[in-house]
Amino acid sequence: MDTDPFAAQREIAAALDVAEHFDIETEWRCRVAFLAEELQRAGRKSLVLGISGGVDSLTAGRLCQLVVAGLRTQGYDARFVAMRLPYGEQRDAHDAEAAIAFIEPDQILRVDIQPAVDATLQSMIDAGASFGDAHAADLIAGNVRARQRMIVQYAAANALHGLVIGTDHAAEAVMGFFTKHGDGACDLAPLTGLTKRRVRALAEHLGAPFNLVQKIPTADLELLRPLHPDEMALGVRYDAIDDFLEGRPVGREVAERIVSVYRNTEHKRAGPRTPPSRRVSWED
Ligand SMILES: Nc1ncnc2c1ncn2[C@@H]1O[C@H](COP(=O)(O)OP(=O)(O)OC[C@H]2O[C@@H]([n+]3cccc(C(=O)O)c3)[C@H](O)[C@@H]2O)[C@@H](O)[C@H]1O
Ligand SMILES: Nc1ncnc2c1ncn2[C@@H]1O[C@H](COP(=O)(O)OP(=O)(O)OP(=O)(O)O)[C@@H](O)[C@H]1O
Ligand SMILES: [Mg+2]
Repeated sequence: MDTDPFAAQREIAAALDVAEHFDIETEWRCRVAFLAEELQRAGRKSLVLGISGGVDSLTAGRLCQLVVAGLRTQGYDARFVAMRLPYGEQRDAHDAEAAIAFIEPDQILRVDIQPAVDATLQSMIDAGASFGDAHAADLIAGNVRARQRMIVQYAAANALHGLVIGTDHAAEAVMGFFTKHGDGACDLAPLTGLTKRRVRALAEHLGAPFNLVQKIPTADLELLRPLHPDEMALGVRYDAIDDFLEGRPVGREVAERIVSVYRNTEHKRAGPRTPPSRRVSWED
């Protein structure tokens, strides 16, 4: 328990790689260079990412397309594969289509995750598993949806000699607001260290449509609360999270909530915990 939540502000911002100063030109160039270098270093040929209609995948997706187009002009064969991964009918499908139109990906793969998710949950129910009340069951099913998207993206990366892109950034990371091994799983995370307003600034800089840049963020994983805004689920506004991470003044209550959630979700940002080391010297 942190007695002074403000004392942790700098430590957390540094741990999540949030830059003190933000220069948009430097930022997007550095992230494009990162993706290009990593793809070549891995010797892989494609970048794979689910496009939801939200600003995070809009931004990361456009960066990916710019990267592969640039690599091709240098003679490196690479392409970007945008995946549409609705669970049945997606309510804001028009935004996802508008995002795809803006990104202009080399390839679009559409996969309905509903049959696989429903079959998984039904098999568990048939096996005698129970998921609690309707709300608890809906949250668990939501994580299965996020993980099914991960499965499909990794299968595509296997098939297309690719790497899976993640859209996690500092404002989600600090709150542990992602599904462990679901949307949290990826090979490259180009938005790392960005606050939500900086992601939006990047999208705007890339020329994305205003309505998509300003779209209300939603994980949209719960069937009982379709398009439920992240800020309602988090209980904190992104502006406040961003202020905290950028070292600006925030209220004590907000700082206490962020620090406490950050501490409690440490396991989501780390690898699996392992037994204490029993390493012996191999030289004896
Ligand atoms: N102390 C600990 N040390 C090591 N592991 C620990 C642990 N506590 C739980 N765990 C493990 O972690 C699991 C809980 O983590 P997890 O399965 O992720 O589940 P959880 O964190 O409960 O739920 C995911 C949250 O992220 C939100 N989300 C998900 C996906 C996308 C977005 C978005 O912004 O788009 C948001 C979603 O709405 C929900 O609020 C536990 O079931 C357990 O397996
Ligand atoms: N319906 C979907 N189709 C394809 N990919 C999806 C879908 N829903 C979620 N994803 C993937 O999961 C990631 C995490 O979702 P998240 O909601 O955090 O990001 P976003 O939708 O891109 O932006 P925002 O957080 O502003 O809603 C997305 O960036 C995207 O890659
Ligand atoms: Mg979203």
